[in-house]
Amino acid sequence: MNIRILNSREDLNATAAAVIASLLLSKPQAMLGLATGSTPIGIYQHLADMYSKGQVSFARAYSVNLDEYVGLPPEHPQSYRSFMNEHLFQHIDIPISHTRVPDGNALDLAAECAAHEQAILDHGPVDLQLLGIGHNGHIGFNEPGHRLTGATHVVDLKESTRSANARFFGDIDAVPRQAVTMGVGTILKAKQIILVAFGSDKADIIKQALTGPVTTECPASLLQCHPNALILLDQKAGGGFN
Ligand SMILES: N[C@@H]1[C@@H](O)[C@H](O)[C@@H](COP(=O)(O)O)O[C@@H]1O
Repeated sequence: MNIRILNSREDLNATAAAVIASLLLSKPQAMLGLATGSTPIGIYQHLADMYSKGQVSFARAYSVNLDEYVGLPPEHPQSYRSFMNEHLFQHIDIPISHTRVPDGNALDLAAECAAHEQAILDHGPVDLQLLGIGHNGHIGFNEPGHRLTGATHVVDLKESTRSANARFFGDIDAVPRQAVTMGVGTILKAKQIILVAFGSDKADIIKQALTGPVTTECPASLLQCHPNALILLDQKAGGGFN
C-alpha cells in the first residue's frame, strides 16, 4: 500500500482526479470502478472541470459502480444512479450506455448481481477502483462480520450504516435496509485501487484498517493484501499516523 497524507482536501481531490485522468490518457477505454457517498464528490467535480477544459475525455471509457440501495428506482433522488448522474455523468462525455450502476429495483436481484459481474467481465477488468470507507470499515456496502462474500451480492445494511446515511434521506426510516454491492473479491480484482478518506471522524477506522489485522471484521483491512492500492488521506483522516 502506498499511503499519502495530503495537506488539504483540495490537494487530495486534485491528486485523485489526476491519477484517473492520467489512466484515461494512457488507456481511453479504461474501466473505472466508481464510488458514491460524500467523499468522492470533490474528485468528480475536478474531473468534470478537467473535461470542460479539454484535459480529459471519457468518451471511450466504461464505468461500473460499487453499489446501490435495494428498492429504490434509478430515478429516486437518493439512488446511487441519480447520484452518479448528478455529480459526474451529466458533466462529462461518457456514454450513459457505458455506465453501470446496479439496479437495486430489479425484480430478480440474484440475476442483477450476476449481470453486474458479467458487465465487469465484458468490459473489464476494472482498471482503477475508487473507494471511500464507512466508519465501521465497510467498503462498497460490504459490512463487517464473520464472513465476507466475494462476488456482487445483496447485503443487509447495519443500523450504524443506515443511521450514517440517514443524513441524505432526512429520516432513518426512509433508508433502505438492503443494498446490492460488489463483493470484496470483485473489488480486489481491480488493477489499481484508490481509497480516499477525509476528516477526523475517519482517523480511527483508517488506522485500524491500514495497520491492524487483516480481518473480515474490518473489510477495508483487506486492501492491505492488494498489490496496487493508493490510500489518499487528508491531515485529519491521517491523524492516527502522527
Ligand atoms: N456505500 C457507500 C460507501 O461506498 C461509502 O464509502 C460510505 C462512506 O460515505 P462518506 O463518503 O459519505 O463518508 O458510504 C456508503 O455507505
